[in-house]
Amino acid sequence: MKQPVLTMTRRETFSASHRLHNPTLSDEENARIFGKCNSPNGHGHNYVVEVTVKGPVDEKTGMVMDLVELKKAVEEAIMKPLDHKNIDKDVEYFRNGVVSTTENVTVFIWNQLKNYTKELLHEVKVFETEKNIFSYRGDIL
Ligand SMILES: Nc1nc2c(c(=O)[nH]1)N=C([C@H](O)[C@H](O)COP(=O)(O)OP(=O)(O)OP(=O)(O)O)CN2
Ligand SMILES: [Zn+2]
Repeated sequence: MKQPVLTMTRRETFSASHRLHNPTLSDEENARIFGKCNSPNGHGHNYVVEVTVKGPVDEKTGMVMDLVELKKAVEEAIMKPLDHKNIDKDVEYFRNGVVSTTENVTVFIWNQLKNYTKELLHEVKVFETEKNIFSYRGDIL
């Protein structure tokens, strides 16, 4: 039987520091490309993340996904690795030369969450600041 399909979103906030720097480029090139965001000692953000899952409402539970499960997934996939961390130094994915732009942070979060939410994961939206917003739905070109 056909079921209504809904989205469900959980919002969380984490604080982290970072520096935009590509180790394969010279210091001059880094300074030219990233400007003030290449400042040697880095800077921080209070990131806001919105995680959206999408799926049919299960007839038995009345849920798209149990919010308690989504909360656990957000804790494991986002908060533990990123909250109060230096993204470039504390997170292996970024230690290996991935530049810690919010684009790449958003993809990192998507990849992490995929392990918990599987095909229900619909969108990850990251607010780096109130003005700078990034979203990802798993598209690859
Ligand atoms: N495409 C991207 N560009 C930039 C990113 C990024 O993640 N992706 N990040 C930065 C810096 O890290 C920084 O976070 C942005 O700083 P800033 O321009 O100061 O941010 P605001 O929009 O809040 O500043 P306002 O001056 O209030 O507009 C740079 N570029
Ligand atoms: Zn920044």
